[in-house]
Amino acid sequence: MIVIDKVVKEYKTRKGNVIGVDNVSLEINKGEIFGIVGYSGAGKSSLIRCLNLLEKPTSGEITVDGVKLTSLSDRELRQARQKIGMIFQHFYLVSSKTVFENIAFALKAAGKDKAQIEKRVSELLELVGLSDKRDVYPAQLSGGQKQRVGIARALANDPNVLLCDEATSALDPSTTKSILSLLKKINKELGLTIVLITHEMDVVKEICDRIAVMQDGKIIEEGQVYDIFANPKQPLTKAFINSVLHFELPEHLLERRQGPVIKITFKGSAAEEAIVSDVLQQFKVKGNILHGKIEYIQSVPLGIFIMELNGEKTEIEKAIAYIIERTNNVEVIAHA
Ligand SMILES: Nc1ncnc2c1ncn2[C@@H]1O[C@H](COP(=O)(O)OP(=O)(O)OP(=O)(O)O)[C@@H](O)[C@H]1O
Repeated sequence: MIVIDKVVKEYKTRKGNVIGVDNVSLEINKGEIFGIVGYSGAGKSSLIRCLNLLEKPTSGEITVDGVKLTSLSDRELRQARQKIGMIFQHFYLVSSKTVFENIAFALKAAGKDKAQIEKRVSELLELVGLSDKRDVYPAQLSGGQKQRVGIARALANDPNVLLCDEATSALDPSTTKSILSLLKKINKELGLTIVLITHEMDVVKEICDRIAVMQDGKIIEEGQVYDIFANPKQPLTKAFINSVLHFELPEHLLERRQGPVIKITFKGSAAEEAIVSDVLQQFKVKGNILHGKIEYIQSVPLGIFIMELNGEKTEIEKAIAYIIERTNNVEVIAHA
């Protein structure tokens, strides 16, 4: 659906060249919600803006729905862009125009007549739940309602792809949730491919199928959201996951331990099995639970337990081997 092939985006500044995107290759499948995560300055905006050529890549190719955007003329690109909608953190609505006119603008630009515009705008307002706000001005809307207008405008010309540039970063948590469920609904009902960039792991946890983590212009890790949460590999990814799962233990708690401290991750149905109590029954070890909870990543359970094991060294080794066999996911976070 979207193929990003060795894309580099370099900015020329008075102080020299700055790399925004550093040789990124990525494939995004049709109908998926794909998240690009990273801290400020990682290159997320540069990359997402390359996808519809708002930023022209310095080198590399972008192909959307079989069309190589990087090879199109300006006129062809304008045409192709109608099939790639985009929404923004700060909405960018025209304040002197009503909700209707803001959405109609995208249709007028695509050459639709009055009757077509009237019909389409009504459908879109219905879809985003704003039929009663048709004739009001943006200043009279809440942030969430403004973003709904942004979404309606982005969908006006039936795009196949929706790009979301920090679309919920200016919204409070409950409004964020309602916008994310609207995005999920349009992804399901319209089969739209959604690419979003965010620095919020909560957003990713809520709606993304797959994610890529960016740092210094590069993709450092990529995979299914569940797998990334269950088994993050890079330190930055681990930090992102910890920021939402809150699994940091105070240092002093680890210092006072006598036995090894292990972190067990239970995936899917394993989260609901009594593995910890089985271990304590079968081996001569004592378990001191320091932390534990079950998170649900899009309804699939992910259990994380941190515990200290005390007992004979060989019994502890056998107990750990047993947990590895049952869960395949144990990390010793502090040695005895
Ligand atoms: N127009 C520009 N001119 C010069 N440098 C730029 C420009 N846009 C981005 N950069 C630089 O490219 C790098 C990546 O920036 P980018 O905005 O893509 O990151 P980001 O992850 O989206 O961060 P943020 O969320 O803060 O926007 C940064 O070093 C930034 O300073």
